[in-house]
Amino acid sequence: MTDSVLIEGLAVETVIGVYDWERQIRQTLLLDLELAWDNREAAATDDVSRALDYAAVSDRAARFLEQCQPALLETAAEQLAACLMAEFSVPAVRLVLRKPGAVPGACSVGVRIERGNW
Ligand SMILES: Nc1nc2c(c(=O)[nH]1)N=C([C@H](O)[C@@H](O)CO)CN2
Repeated sequence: MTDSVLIEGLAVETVIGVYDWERQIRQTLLLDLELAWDNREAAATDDVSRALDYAAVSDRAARFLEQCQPALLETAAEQLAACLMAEFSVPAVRLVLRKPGAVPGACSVGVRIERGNW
C-alpha cells in the first residue's frame, strides 16, 4: 500500500503516567497518525463516504485516549493502533504519541510504532 491518510499534532488532554501525582492531573498528549488507505476510489468519486474520514478517525482517537488512561505511552499507542485498525478496517498504521514537557529540557518525549502490513 502506497497511499495513506495523515493526522498530525492532534492534542488530547487525558490522565496518563506512572506516578501517583500523574493520576491526579490531566496532561496533553500529541498524536501523529499515518493510516494506510487506498485513496483512488475517493478521488474518482469525490465522495467522502469512499474516503477514510480523518475527522471521524481524529474524533475516535481522541475519545479513546481520554478513556483508556494507562500508565505508559506504550500501552496507549498499542491499544489505540488496534482500535483504529479494527474499527476503520485500516490494514496498517504508523503512530507517534508524544508527551510534551514530561522530561525537563526535552520539548517532548514519546513512542513510535508501526502495526499491520504496509
Ligand atoms: N518508555 C516510557 N518511559 C516512561 C514513561 C512512559 O510512558 N514510557 N512514563 C514515565 C512517566 O509517566 C513520566 O512521563 C513522568 O514524568 C516515565 N518513563
